[in-house]
Amino acid sequence: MSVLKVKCISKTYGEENNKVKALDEVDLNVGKGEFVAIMGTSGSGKSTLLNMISGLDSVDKGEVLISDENINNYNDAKLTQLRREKIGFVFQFFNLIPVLTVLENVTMPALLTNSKKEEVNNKAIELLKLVGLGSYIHTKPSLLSGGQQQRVAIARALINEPELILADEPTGSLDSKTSKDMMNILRQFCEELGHTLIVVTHDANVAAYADKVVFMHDGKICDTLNLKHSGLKDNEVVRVIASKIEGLSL
Ligand SMILES: Nc1ncnc2c1ncn2[C@@H]1O[C@H](COP(=O)(O)OP(=O)(O)OP(=O)(O)O)[C@@H](O)[C@H]1O
Repeated sequence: MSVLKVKCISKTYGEENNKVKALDEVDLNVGKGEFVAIMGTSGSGKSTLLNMISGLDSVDKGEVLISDENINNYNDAKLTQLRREKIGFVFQFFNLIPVLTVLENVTMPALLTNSKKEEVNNKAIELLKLVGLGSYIHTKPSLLSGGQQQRVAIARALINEPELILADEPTGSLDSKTSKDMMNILRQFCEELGHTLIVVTHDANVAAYADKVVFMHDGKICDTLNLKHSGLKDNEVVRVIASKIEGLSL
């Protein structure tokens, strides 16, 4: 079953002489439990694609379907509901609310849609235990390391059991060891709990955790690398991805 279908979407910004074609007839299918990494040169359209998928911006042409529902014609209220209930977001700089505790940060998106505070609290505690932060629930984010803060953000992204998790450079502000921990957690959520994940990254080591890597250039998907059952060893995967990116930058 497809969680996400992007059908021939295009997006142009600017007017007259200043037009930029950010997306040019992009197609993408992501199945349930699949982990897709999006890579590409700077300005190739990766963030624009994520914005179209989450309905933060509208397409000029084409369709975005989430669980077979076309979101193109959603009004603002329906788009807010879509982002709240069906999509979990993980950002480069965590975007946690500093005055709230770890537990309050994680429960917040759920309390906007579910008034059963005890039920939500229990679920958040369970998720925080899963990401290894069971003993930090009453701590404020500023007292945590970057990696710990990103774990909180992952738990927050999962609290509403979204159909799709979108992560824009989730390891961009973490060191390489913490990045590995983070990607192992996300990979585990995909494999064991069937979550569907799309990660935008510049890092071949991060993309290597995905089932499929799509490469963007000039607003188009110009290449796709299927890593599932590829038979490549871990170090070879990183090398192949890095050489494809190098090829795009030439
Ligand atoms: N709101 C906007 N207004 C005008 N131009 C935009 C807007 N958003 C994106 N663009 C342009 O569209 C193109 C694609 O941008 P986008 O941010 O999607 O690229 P990216 O691949 O995410 O880049 P990076 O890796 O540097 O973040 C760029 O040329 C960018 O300048």
